[in-house]
Amino acid sequence: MLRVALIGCGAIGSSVIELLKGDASLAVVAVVVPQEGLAAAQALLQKFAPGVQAATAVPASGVDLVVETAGHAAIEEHVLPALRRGTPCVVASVGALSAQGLAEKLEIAAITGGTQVQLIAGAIGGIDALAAARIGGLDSVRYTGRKPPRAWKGTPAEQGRDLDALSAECVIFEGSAREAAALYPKNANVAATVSLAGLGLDRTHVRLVADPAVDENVHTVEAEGAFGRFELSMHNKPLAANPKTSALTVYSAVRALRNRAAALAI
Ligand SMILES: NC(=O)C1=CN([C@@H]2O[C@H](COP(=O)(O)OP(=O)(O)OC[C@H]3O[C@@H](n4cnc5c(N)ncnc54)[C@H](O)[C@@H]3O)[C@@H](O)[C@H]2O)C=CC1
Ligand SMILES: O=C([O-])CC(=O)C(=O)O
Repeated sequence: MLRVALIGCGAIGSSVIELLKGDASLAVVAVVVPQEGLAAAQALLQKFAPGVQAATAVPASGVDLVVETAGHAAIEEHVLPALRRGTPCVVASVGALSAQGLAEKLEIAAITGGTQVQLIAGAIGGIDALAAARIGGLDSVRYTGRKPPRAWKGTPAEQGRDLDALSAECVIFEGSAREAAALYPKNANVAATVSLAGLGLDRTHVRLVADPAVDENVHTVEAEGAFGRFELSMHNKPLAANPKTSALTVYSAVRALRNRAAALAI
C-alpha cells in the first residue's frame, strides 16, 4: 500500500481524494493546505478518508509519495523539501515551471534526495509522442488554447474588452509560451507542458482564444519534425469547481499515482 501525501485540496485535490477512496493499492495519509483551508479540507476528509488529518506541512515520515495540486508557492514550500528528504513527488502545477529557475531547483532537489519528480501530462494528451519526437528533432510546435469567455475572467484578457459581451471568437494572446505563462499563469499549464516536452518555452508558439461558441476547454497541438507530423485536439470538460481546470487533469493525476503502485504501468 503506497502512502500518499496530497498538497492542495481545491478543484483537483478534492476530486483526487474522492477517486482514491477505497483504492486497494494507494492510501491518502495526509492532506496539506494553508492554515485557512484546514477546516474545509478536514470536512472533505471526513467524507472520503475518515481518520486522515489535514495539516499545514508534509509529515516528515510515513509518506511514500507526494502529489502536488496547489500551485507555485506549494512547490517551493513543500515539494522541494520532500524531494531533498528523498520522497518522490508528482507535480500537477507544471505551469509554475515556466518561472525562471524553478525546473532547475526541482532537478537539484531530486538529485540531492536521490529521487525523482514527475510532471503529469494533466489536461493535454500526446506528451509521450511529443517527447519521443523531440529525440529525432522537432521543427515546429504550435499550441492553441480555446476556452469559453468565463474561463478567462480575472486574467489580462479582460483588459479593454467585456468578456461577457463577446459574440465571436477573440484571440486574446499570440506569442511564445514564455510570454503566455507570464501573462496567464493560471492557464499556463498546458503551454508549459507542451514546451517542456517539445521545443522549450521560447520556440513554442501559443495562441489563446476566448470563444463564446465553446463550453469546453479545447487544446490543440500541432507538431512537425523528423518523425513526421501530428495534430491533436482535446475537447475537455471543465471541473464544476473551477472552469479554468479540465476534469482530465484529475484523471491524469490519479493515473500517475496508480502507475506508481501498479505492477504493470501504462
Ligand atoms: N497540469 C495541468 O494540465 C493542469 C494543472 N493545473 C494546476 O493545478 C493546480 C491546482 O488547480 P485547482 O485544483 O484547479 O486549483 P484550486 O485553486 O481549486 O485549488 C488549489 C488548492 O491549493 C491550496 N494551496 C494553495 N497554496 C498552497 C500552499 N502554499 N500549500 C498548500 N496548499 C496550497 C489551496 O488552499 C487549494 O486547496 C494549479 O496550480 C493549477 O494551475 C490546473 C489545470 C491543469
Ligand atoms: O485545461 C486546463 O485544465 C488548464 C489549462 O488550460 C492550462 O492551465 O493550461
